[in-house]
Amino acid sequence: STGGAVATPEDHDVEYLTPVSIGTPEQILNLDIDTGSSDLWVFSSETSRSEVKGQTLYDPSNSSTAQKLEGYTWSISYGDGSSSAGEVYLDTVSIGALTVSSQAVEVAQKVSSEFTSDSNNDGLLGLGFGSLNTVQPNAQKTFFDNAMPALDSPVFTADLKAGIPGRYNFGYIDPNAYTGNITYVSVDDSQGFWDWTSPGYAIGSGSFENTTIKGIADTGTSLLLLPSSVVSAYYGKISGAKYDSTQAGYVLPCSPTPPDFAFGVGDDGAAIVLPGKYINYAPTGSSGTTCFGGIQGDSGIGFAIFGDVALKAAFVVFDGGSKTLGWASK
Ligand SMILES: COc1ccc(CN)cc1O
Repeated sequence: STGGAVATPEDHDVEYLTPVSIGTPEQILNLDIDTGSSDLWVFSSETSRSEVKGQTLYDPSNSSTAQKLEGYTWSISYGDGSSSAGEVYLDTVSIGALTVSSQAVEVAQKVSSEFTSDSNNDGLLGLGFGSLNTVQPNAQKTFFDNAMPALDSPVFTADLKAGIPGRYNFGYIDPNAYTGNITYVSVDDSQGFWDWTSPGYAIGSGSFENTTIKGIADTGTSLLLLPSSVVSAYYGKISGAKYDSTQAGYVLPCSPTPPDFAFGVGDDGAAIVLPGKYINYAPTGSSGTTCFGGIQGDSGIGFAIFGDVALKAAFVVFDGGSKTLGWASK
């Protein structure tokens, strides 16, 4: 089997939302597919009313295939401090033509303000490794883990794009979605993430800097978070760029377009190039002269995060069979 669906960007590509069908008859929710976590949770009929602002709600009582896991609960918090918690049902979940008949659907009873204010986001669908799932007393499998045995190939691919819809596909690699070769690298799943190591970077037309950058491929994080040495080297090339403590990040003049940023993949010289305009993440004020940087530091996290700013420059294969990541330009 195979499947897939569109991934539509929200403002500034802060996140990408994908229609997911849940229950019988189907209830379609727009979920944030997140390779950095492993819970499938949704806004629901059980979500505290004061914490719902426009989201579509999954109502298990309207699904003939919903089964409550009595006594099961979940509670999750994300790197940005947001959180949610609730109870657990099993139900049928589909992404395009791919269906999992008994998927754990975690219904939110509480969500933090970040989720309440994100009115188009109806929940998250985690595609990290199973060890990160928060369901108690027994952890539940991700949609990918449940689907994998039936997939033509044990993979899913992320083809996110700047400002326009891209796609998540399951079970196959679309040869028309990328250019050149796919370079595969090893993954360390010991922390539950798609954790890999880039050999270094280049700024604009500059020479390649060999420096080990270990980090995770995370569709659920907006920016590219890198070691401070790399970040200061990049912004050091841009007149007017500076660390702004009130914005808690580097800001830069939106014009002229900043230099491209490339990160290495594998030991044969392959690289993914971010066009400089991707680093103009969003204007910081109404004048539009200053932009918040799409590359920021990873201090305090313990690893780099290749979030949407990086991923949207690539076609990425998440290979659950070999536990490798494949990177290609497009
Ligand atoms: C809407 O806000 C969020 C979306 C996705 C994640 C997971 N990385 C955390 C959030 O706070």
